[in-house]
Amino acid sequence: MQAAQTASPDHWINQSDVVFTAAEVSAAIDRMAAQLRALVIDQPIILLCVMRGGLYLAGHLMSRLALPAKLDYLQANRYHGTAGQEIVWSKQPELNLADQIVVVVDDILDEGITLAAVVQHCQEAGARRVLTAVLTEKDNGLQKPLQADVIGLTVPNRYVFGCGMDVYGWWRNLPEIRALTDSECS
Ligand SMILES: O=P(O)(O)OC[C@H]1O[C@H](OP(=O)(O)OP(=O)(O)O)[C@H](O)[C@@H]1O
Ligand SMILES: Nc1nc2[nH]cnc2c(=O)[nH]1
Repeated sequence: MQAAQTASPDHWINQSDVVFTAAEVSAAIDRMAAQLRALVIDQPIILLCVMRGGLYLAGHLMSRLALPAKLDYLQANRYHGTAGQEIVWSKQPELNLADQIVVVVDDILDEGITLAAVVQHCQEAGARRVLTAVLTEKDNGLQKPLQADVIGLTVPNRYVFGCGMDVYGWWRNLPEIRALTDSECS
């Protein structure tokens, strides 16, 4: 295998296959918007995007929500050092979340560590209600610290990219979801 960091963007396309087409992703986002509207019923929300992966879903969801909404974002990443579950915050939300309905938007629920930390942050900031919406959940058989309220698509237990999710920084902009072949994941 080519060194991952220096591989060309096309390498990742050649070493992957489509798990959901652009049309399937778009239909899933339509369903997510309808589910969120039913959960919130015309109340104002703060849409809280978990950067960077949540950007694609947040952008596509926003136009479909037809709710009074403010937008904010945060960045909280898994620290893959010794601790394993530590989250490093590089950007906290700016809006006051106290007494608000917050809808946290992210691209993928894998082990659930990131989303659980973000939800806890919103609760500690005094949010009245915290809802979570993820474009994908990974079918990895793990016991997760939380379930998302709204899930777009279930992806296989492989490394996936596209629709906000990257592979070595590339292809967050892809309108379909692809998964790396097993030989590229080792
Ligand atoms: O469920 P978990 O196992 O916690 O993993 C899911 C998180 O991992 C990815 O973020 P990453 O830290 O790679 O940053 P990114 O959004 O910039 O891609 C993804 O966007 C989720 O936030
Ligand atoms: N891009 C990407 N990010 C992840 N974060 C946790 N799991 C994944 C994955 O499969 N793909």
